[in-house]
Amino acid sequence: MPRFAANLTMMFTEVPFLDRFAAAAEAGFTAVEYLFPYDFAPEEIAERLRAHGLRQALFNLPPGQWDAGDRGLAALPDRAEEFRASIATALDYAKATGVGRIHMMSGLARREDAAALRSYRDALARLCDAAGEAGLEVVIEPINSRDMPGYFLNDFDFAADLIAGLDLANLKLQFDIYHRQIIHGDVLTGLRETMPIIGHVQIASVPERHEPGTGELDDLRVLRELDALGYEGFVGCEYRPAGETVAGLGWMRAFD
Ligand SMILES: O=C(O)C(=O)[C@@H](O)CO
Ligand SMILES: [Mg+2]
Repeated sequence: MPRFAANLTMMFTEVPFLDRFAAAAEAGFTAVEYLFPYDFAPEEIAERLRAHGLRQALFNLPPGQWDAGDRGLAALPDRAEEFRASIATALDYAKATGVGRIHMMSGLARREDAAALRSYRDALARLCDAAGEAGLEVVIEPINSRDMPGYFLNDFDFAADLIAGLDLANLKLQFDIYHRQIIHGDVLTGLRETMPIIGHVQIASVPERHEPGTGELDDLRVLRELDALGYEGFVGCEYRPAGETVAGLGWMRAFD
């Protein structure tokens, strides 16, 4: 049975962020993820996790100025200093929350830009080194260009090649089933081929990004295949509920 983590950026938005931990636990989740914890002190987040018996599955490094359009810093050579500072920030939150893996966003850049590629590879090597010392995995996630136009890491084959080429022991793939279906389709084959390098999985329906089982894919079949392949990590429920969050959790009963 998949180990589901509620994505608190997208789910339980009926209540303020810090109250979403309680809401997720009450709904039966034992783990959570979200995009960014940085509006709150590490201790505040840790306290919510402790109080509600939740595990932290994942969060992202600081992405730069999100509201100004930044979507990560790694592939931006002129933001290297900021990127280096973001590692220390993320590691502080990792220590406080006990998370086992952090997601590094690439930023907006062209893959054909040699300086961007060099910056991205250097950033990964630097981050994996620091994260490795802290006992953490680093994951990278291809994101579809419809949701995030101009995003550097926009292809699963490109990501798999980078991971193979860099050969860093704690570098893994974040396989978001929603993005995979939009970018390439062929989801089951993608899972089978990349299972040895997958560090985290996320799911949402395609194309609406709502509850699993409400879109064009047989998401329950995909989740059963993950089990059959021996995946033991978390599956982040990174979807926007079509209505009220708890009312939309019926799809999970297939895994009771
Ligand atoms: O958008 C997604 O998919 C994510 O997993 C985010 O963490 C990155 O934007
Ligand atoms: Mg995702």
